Amino acid sequence: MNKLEIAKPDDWHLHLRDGAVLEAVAPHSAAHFARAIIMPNLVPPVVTTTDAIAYRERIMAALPGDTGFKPLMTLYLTEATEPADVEAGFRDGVITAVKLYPAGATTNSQSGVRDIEKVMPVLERMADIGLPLCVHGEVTDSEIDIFDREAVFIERVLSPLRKRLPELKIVMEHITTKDGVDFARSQDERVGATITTHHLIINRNAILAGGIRPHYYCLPVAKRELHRLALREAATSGEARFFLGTDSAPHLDPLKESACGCAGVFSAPNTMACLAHVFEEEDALDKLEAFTSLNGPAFYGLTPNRERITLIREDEPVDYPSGVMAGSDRITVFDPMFPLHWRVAE
Ligand SMILES: NC(=O)N[C@@H](CC(=O)O)C(=O)O
Ligand SMILES: [Zn+2]
Ligand SMILES: [Zn+2]
Repeated sequence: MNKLEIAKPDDWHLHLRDGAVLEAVAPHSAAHFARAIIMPNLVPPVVTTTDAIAYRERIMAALPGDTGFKPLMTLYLTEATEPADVEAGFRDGVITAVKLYPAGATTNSQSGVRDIEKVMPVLERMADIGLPLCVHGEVTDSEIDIFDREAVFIERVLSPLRKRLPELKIVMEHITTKDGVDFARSQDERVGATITTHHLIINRNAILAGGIRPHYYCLPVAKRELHRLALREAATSGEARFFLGTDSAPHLDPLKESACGCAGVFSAPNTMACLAHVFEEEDALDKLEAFTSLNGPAFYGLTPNRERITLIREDEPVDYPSGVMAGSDRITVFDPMFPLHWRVAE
C-alpha cells in the first residue's frame, strides 16, 4: 500500500507550552491533527477554569488563521482544586478532562497531588458528571526503581482507585510497559490508555547504549524491548481502549543537553510519518485510523473528525525538520533512527 486515507487524527496528550515555544510548536500539531488534549503543566499550572480559558486564547492566537484546530483543555489537579469549579468548567464546555500528576513525578508536577485522599471530593464529582481523569501513572518514592514506577503505581494507586470509584473514567496516559497494557485490558470500558509515538519506536537502549542521548529521555522513561513490543501489539490491535497521545513535549535544547536534562520528546512534526512506518512494519495499516482517529473520540464521547487526511508512501525518504526554532533557541525533533517514507499530503 502506498496511499492511505483516514479520518483526521486527534492527539489525546499534547504539550504546547506557552510564549515563544507555543508559537513555534503549535502549527506543527495543527497541521496534522484536528483536536488535542492540551496538558496543563505550565509554570504556573492551568489550575482553574479561568486559567484554562486564558490559555486557550493564547493557543488560538499562536495558530495560523485557518487550521480549524481545536484545543481541548484540561485542568491540573491540585489538593486545593474545587469540585464546583471543575464542574462549571465541564458544563460550560471549557474543559474536557482533569489531569492528575503525582507531585514530583514529571516536568512541572510539583503542584500535583501528594495525598489522593485530599482530591477524592473532586474525583467523586467527576465520576458523577462523567468527566475523565487523565493520569500520569508513576509513583514518586525515591526507593522505587525508576523503571518500576509505572507498574508500582498501577498496583498501589490505580487499582485501588478503580475499586473505590469504578464510575470514574480514567485515561492511563503514555503507558510504557506490558504491565500497563495488561492492566488496561483487565478493566472495563471506563479505562482507556494513550500510547506515544516514540514509545512504539525506542526502548531504553536509545537513551543509554553507546553514549547518553538526552533527546530520547522522557517520562515515563522508555523500558526494555519486551515492553516496547507489548505497546506495539496494543496500539496496532485496533482495540477501542488504546489510542494515540503523542506526548509531544518540547524543551529548548540547552535544557535537555545538560548535566540534569529535562524529560520530554518533541515529535509533533513527524509523528504521523513515524506511526505510518510502525503500523506498516506491523502489517497493520488498516488499524492506524482506529488508533489515531476513532478510538480516542469514542472514549471521550466525541464524534470522529469529518475531515480526512491522506498519507502517501514515497519511494525516497521524505524530509522533515530536524529541529524548530523558538526565538533564538532550537528544539530538536524526534529522530526515529530510520528514514521515513510516509508523509501527510498537503
Ligand atoms: N513526558 C515527558 O517526559 N515530559 C512531559 C511531562 C509528562 O508528560 O510527564 C513534559 O511536560 O515535558
Ligand atoms: Zn506524564
Ligand atoms: Zn506529557
